[in-house]
Amino acid sequence: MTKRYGAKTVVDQLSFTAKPGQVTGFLGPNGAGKSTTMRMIVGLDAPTSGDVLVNGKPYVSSKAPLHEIGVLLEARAMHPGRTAVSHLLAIARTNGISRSRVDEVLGLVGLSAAAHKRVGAFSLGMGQRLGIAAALLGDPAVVMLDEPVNGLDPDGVLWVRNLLTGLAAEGRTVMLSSHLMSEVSLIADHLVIIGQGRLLADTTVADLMTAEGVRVVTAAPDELRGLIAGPGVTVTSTGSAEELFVAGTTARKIGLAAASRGIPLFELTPQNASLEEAFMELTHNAVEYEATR
Ligand SMILES: Nc1ncnc2c1ncn2[C@@H]1O[C@H](COP(=O)(O)OP(=O)(O)OP(=O)(O)O)[C@@H](O)[C@H]1O
Repeated sequence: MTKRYGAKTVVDQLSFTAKPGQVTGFLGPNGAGKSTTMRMIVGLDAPTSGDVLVNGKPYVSSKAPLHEIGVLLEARAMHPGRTAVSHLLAIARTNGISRSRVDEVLGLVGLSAAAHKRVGAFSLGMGQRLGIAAALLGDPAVVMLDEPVNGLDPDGVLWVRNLLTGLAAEGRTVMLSSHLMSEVSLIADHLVIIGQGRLLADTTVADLMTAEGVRVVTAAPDELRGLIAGPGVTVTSTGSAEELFVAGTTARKIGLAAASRGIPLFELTPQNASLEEAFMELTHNAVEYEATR
């Protein structure tokens, strides 16, 4: 899909699939176009070009939309004077959902005791839980949440994680957005990373964390270099006499090669980029608002 507002392209030929049975983390810096994409998924915004399908159909053609996809877009979009129960009942009635299901989802999100409290008095975390309860009302096959862990404490993040991985394990398609890699990597398997509306990576947490290289300190750098060099393996001297930086192979293979010739190794250290670093590396050209130092 592409979405333009006037001259500005907010979503730029973005294409990806969130699959059943897994949690897809939708990541990007502030202003990357995540909310716009999510709004287009449920037909609240129309793409300038391209289209989006939910369970194989355009969402707006759905006859029972809350059963197709449950969404949390604006966590605080609730009437502050209503109780949690009346908020959920109002939504349930639009889709013929029973009162008993309202009680059920309140239990699912841990809000049974606060069911008759006014929403205006809810904490941030309670508001998020109520928003998630609304998303689950129709027992949907797809659950899509915009920044569900925003402002939650570590307990809340853990709760969202268990809930979402549980929903995915039941075979549902789960998608959540965040601008924080650290949060999403705890919850999602599949990562879709965007910057300035463009797809930067469609990957997994494991792949994003693959080793960048191995730092080796050895008594015989030249001999070791000759031994491990080969197609796809690059060996660089770091400037320190005994140190090499090796990319394209594993610490295990380097260790075995050195042992086979009796070459002493003093250090053998895989250097992983942290997820946060990998994310910043991917998105640093795509940050919309940058403070000048
Ligand atoms: N109705 C609109 N009219 C004009 N520009 C808009 C409109 N809605 C969003 N934008 C712009 O589109 C860009 C993407 O916004 P969007 O809210 O989708 O980003 P986001 O990735 O969800 O960001 P955040 O993490 O800050 O919520 C921003 O530059 C925003 O100003």
